Amino acid sequence: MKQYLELANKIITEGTWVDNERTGKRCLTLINADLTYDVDEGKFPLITTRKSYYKSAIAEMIGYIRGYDSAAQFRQIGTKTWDANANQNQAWLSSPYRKGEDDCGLIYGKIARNFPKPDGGSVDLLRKIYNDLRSGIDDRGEIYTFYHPGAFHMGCLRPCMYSHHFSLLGGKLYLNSTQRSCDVPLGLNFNMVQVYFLLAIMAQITGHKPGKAYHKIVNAHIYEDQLELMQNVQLKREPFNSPSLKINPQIKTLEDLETWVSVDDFEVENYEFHDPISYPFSV
Ligand SMILES: Nc1nc(=O)c2c([nH]1)NC[C@@H]1CN(c3ccc(C(=O)N[C@@H](CCC(=O)O)C(=O)O)cc3)CN21
Ligand SMILES: O=c1ccn([C@H]2C[C@H](O)[C@@H](COP(=O)(O)O)O2)c(=O)[nH]1
Repeated sequence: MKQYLELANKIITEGTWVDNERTGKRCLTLINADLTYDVDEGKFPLITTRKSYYKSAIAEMIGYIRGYDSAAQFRQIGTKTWDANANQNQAWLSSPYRKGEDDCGLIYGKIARNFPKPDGGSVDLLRKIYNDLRSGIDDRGEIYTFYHPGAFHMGCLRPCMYSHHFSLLGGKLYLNSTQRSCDVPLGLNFNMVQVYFLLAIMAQITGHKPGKAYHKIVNAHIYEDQLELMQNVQLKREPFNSPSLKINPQIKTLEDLETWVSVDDFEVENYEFHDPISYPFSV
């Protein structure tokens, strides 16, 4: 939590204004940030200086695990976060690859669960990692990547948090997640939850204790229309202690995650937070 506030503060004090062509807005931008989450200590990195909708963030990650490609599927499991990118992004609306209302195209898990091989066929990256980790194998390449530049024109948005690299060491499971572009007021609020969740749930279904999760961000930014709220509202508030995330212990396999699991299998305990803040969203 403190790390989040320090990053937001650093962007404001040291950031550089950059014009962004895709959104038509300016962003106060900083290159390089490293956040660490103590999954081993159960410290859930949920923002407390405003109300955070962690279930929506978890739903998004469940959709990436399942390989969803439609905003309707994401809505059905509890998040509206893909509505705007699927249905309001001009470049995507005029793409011949868009299959109609709510289609997101080749995004995130849709590509990674069926990653095309240059010599034909495809690989299910998550299944391979899951099978390895369950057998105690870390081949130094347990990487769930969504990054396929050859498919960018077939999806509504390039992946932002695009790589999750798992490692086994001393009986514990670790995660290094990498993000190329980060909307600190809106997206990061979700991404911190997602990195923690992904390590905690993968540890649970592969039978390992979780260690730390390391989150690398390259381009961290605040959009011009979010700056006032961040600077004069959110950063003026005192954070509360981190809550904890309770995960249904009945979730035991990848198949469970792919089939019956819902956001109701996840609850936070001891979550104290300040009033919600509605940050503007840029499509
Ligand atoms: N400009 C931009 N920022 C993002 O963070 C972002 C994108 N685009 N496009 C793809 C996804 C979609 N994400 C989103 C989209 C919306 C919210 C959002 O509106 N959050 C609100 C309310 C959430 C709710 O009620 O469930 C919030 O206050 O956090 C957050 C992340 C993250 N990503
Ligand atoms: O998980 C996510 C997804 C998206 N974002 C933000 C980062 C940027 O503000 C936009 C994506 O725009 P690009 O032009 O493709 O970089 O969405 C995020 O923070 N987290």
